[in-house]
Amino acid sequence: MTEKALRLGTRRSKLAMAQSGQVAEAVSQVTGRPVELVEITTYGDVSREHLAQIGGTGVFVAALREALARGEVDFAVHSLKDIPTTQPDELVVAAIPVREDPRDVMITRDALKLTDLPRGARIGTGSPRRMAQLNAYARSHGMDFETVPIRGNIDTRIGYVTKGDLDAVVLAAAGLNRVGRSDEVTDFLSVDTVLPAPGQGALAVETTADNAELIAALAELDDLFTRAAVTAERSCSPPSRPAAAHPWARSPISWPTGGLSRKCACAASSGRPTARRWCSCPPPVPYLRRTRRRWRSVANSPPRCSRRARPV
Ligand SMILES: NCc1[nH]cc(CCC(=O)O)c1CC(=O)O
Repeated sequence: MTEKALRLGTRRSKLAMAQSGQVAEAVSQVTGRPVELVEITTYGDVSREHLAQIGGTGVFVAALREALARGEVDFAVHSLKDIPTTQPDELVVAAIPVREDPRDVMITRDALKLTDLPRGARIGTGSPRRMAQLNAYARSHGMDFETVPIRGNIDTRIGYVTKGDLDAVVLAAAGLNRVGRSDEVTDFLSVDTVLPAPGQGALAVETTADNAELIAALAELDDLFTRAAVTAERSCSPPSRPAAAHPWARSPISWPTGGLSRKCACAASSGRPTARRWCSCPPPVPYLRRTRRRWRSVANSPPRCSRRARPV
């Protein structure tokens, strides 16, 4: 007799289905049980409002969490950057699997790079973080382009460029990789130009705190380095707001040789003022000998900024 299937709650978008399908396969392997996808529509999927207005409340995750709490699904897969930084007591992020490419990328007409865009170019993005940093980049490099607020799934956003409505769109490399469209990228944006959102490229596999058996099974999918890195990144976000919804960006790029070194940026969407600073955690040396628990405490420690924020 086959064991009862585990129910995985997922959003319906092509990207969500792709990432949930990948997690479903891995969970099925570690548990030996079939995994069935349960499609759930979230407010973020149906609302046409701008992300800057609605993004602060976890609009992409609330309905999934409600389904978990009601026992309609056994676990859920979220994009980590979409979940608020305060964790409800009754839910546990049991696994953060190995992260995809955290960078933002551009898809432009005529395969142009960001630096080659003509004066007055129109760049589509609904993310306040991307707008702010692109506008700051334009100001400091004497460039002139306009950021245009757009929303929609990957196909819709790329469509703005292929149909000729916009000169460029900015998306996450991770999402494009997951749906197999990374060959359309025309420029991988350096993290010095646009810092990714905290947790970008990582997934969070969440279940209920009382499901000890499933928590233990899901722990096998957890990647220690990804968990430490994203925890450090998220410690910079204002509490309870998902990383994708505000202009803070933070990325722990330089490790594993020293401590965790984090860079963060904050900007108004006009592009000014922008503060960037480097922050560092106490160096966990020799980190490889430290226990999992010790690493978590390092990742959770508040950032110590080595320099005062300075405008760029
Ligand atoms: N807020 C939307 C969102 N949430 C997660 C991703 C994909 C990237 C990821 O998995 O971090 C995207 C789309 C985008 O930023 O282009």
